[in-house]
Amino acid sequence: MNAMVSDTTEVEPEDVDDEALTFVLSNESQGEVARQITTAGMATRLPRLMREALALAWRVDPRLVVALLLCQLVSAVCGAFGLLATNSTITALIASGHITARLQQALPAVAVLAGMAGLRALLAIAVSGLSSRLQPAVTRLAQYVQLEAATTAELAAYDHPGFNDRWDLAGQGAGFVADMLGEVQNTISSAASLVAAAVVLAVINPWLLPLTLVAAIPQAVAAIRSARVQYEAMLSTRDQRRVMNLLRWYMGDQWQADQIRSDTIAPFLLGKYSRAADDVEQATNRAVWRGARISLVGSLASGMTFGTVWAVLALMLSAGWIGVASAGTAVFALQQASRSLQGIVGYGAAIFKDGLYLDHWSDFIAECEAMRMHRGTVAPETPQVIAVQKASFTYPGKDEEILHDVDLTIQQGEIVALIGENGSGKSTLMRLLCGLNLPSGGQVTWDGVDTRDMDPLALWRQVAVVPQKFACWPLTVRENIHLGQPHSDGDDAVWEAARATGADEVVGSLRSGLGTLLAKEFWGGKSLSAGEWRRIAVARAIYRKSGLLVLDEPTSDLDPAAEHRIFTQLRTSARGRAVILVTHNLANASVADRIVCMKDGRIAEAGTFAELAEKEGGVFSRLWALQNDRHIPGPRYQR
Ligand SMILES: Nc1ncnc2c1ncn2[C@@H]1O[C@H](COP(=O)(O)OP(=O)(O)OP(=O)(O)O)[C@@H](O)[C@H]1O
Repeated sequence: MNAMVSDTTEVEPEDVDDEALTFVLSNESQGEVARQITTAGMATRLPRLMREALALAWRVDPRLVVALLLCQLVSAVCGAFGLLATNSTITALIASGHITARLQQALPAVAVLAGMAGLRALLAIAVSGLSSRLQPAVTRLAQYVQLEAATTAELAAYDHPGFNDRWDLAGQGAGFVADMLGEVQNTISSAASLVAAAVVLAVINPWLLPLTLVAAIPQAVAAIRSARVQYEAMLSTRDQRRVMNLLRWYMGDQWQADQIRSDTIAPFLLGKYSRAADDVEQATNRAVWRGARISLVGSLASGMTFGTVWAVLALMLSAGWIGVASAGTAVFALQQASRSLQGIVGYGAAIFKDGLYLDHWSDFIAECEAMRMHRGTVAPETPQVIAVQKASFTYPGKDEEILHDVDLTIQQGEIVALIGENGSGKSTLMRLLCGLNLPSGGQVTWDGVDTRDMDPLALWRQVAVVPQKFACWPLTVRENIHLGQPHSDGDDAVWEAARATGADEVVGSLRSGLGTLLAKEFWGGKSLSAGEWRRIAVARAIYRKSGLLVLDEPTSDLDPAAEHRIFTQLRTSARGRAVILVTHNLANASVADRIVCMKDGRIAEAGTFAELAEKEGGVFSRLWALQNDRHIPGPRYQR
């Protein structure tokens, strides 16, 4: 056996006490929400949730909401008239006299009964049609509001712990809005129907109404307890379900697909997935059994309480407190009241459950709202001087300051290279220069104006950035370069930018030239290699008529020819703008007029390439020496 190869016998991964994935959701404790699932808690939360769902629907189309509510109201009134007509029908039918005469007498009431039933059926169709129009529109609005809230928040919002998780949950919440609206509408319909039955019961005998309400209590309590059990199970398995989602995403994504195979990591990941799924399954099963037991007890108790109401009704009839016709009508009214109460409790519990998701949505919107960009209104021109003065920066939710007292000035037409070890703060400083983040202390100014006082969109129109991880939009090549902001000279400027980076060679080989869709193959597009994408991304920055061009490792995926082309073009690109080049390839920094070296969030030194390379004990000279510590090897392989 080769002595250099260590023992590779596979063992089971140890169950060490490492950190586990945890998901930071909102500030509000989810346990606190679960505790609110009590009858009193529901009584206060339910109206608020219903108001929120209706408010969203109102924003979509107030006329539709009014029409829906009117339909429910008219339907309830029809129900009440129907019940009263039942009373008249029974009275006519049990009166003394010949059956034909009695039938004739009952005819008008029967006609009212049939008319009301027909009208209610028509109204139900209208309600269903109106809801079908309203529900998708409400989902669309909720999703739009979420997208708008996220894109108009400060970039720093994304650095808040758990932001992405809350984004996901808010998306799920937006998906539940339509369901909730349906449930709200059914609750209102049940409530209207209950009111109609209650009015009739109160007319027959005032005691019947409170009795019916009391009879519904066991069922209501059981429904609330069951909702609580389900929600607690959902909470207790929340992290496991998120782990499952995450693993599903990682295992299905093309980016990792090759490594899943070459690293033979699939069994390990599948094991993690199965363990999380087992936990979820066990907790869900326990909740299902507990829920079933609660429902069974609730149904038994409810059977007994409603049985008591029927017994009271029979007693009233035998004691002569109510007539036969009224007793018959009361039977119908009681059935309607009981169905309506069941509806209110059932739909109310569903609103409560879906409302927990809607809360994720509204919390997220509120969080973004609190982080909305409230800056000034100054629209900058192409800057002559960009200055960083005593700037410091701390990421939200973190204690550690990342940048400390940074001072830096960049002139128009100047190329400044930012270099430094990993984590020294180069990308963070770059984001402050662009106004993507605002400094926690000190200031960044463009021609003397603080970036805090500028209109952010106007500022970013003056900025072109190629970040390390740039976006590969599923758009055509042309759109990927002009980003939906084409210049008036059409494709000429697009081609010019493409030529500056070698993207023109990529476009030349594509089936529809600039019009080729750059999306993954399974979306019907053309997949590009990493380096080909990089050429497009740099071309898009050169295309922008910006006063500040920022290139963060712009050539990391490029072959030497493409890299050479970009760097020889950079001086031309720098005309009339300031250029920041963030790079670890120190040879490329030679293109810069000035090199700024960062260390531990501070500017350690600055100067020309020659000055820094020769500086004894300097950061740059040390890194430069390390980067050049390679020799072209002679033959090494010996038999
Ligand atoms: N979104 C973030 N939230 C919290 N901390 C962050 C975030 N982004 C970066 N950091 C931290 O800030 C420090 C500086 O990161 P930055 O990306 O600016 O370094 P860099 O010099 O560009 O590194 P590299 O050369 O590796 O790209 C790092 O310690 C990093 O952990």
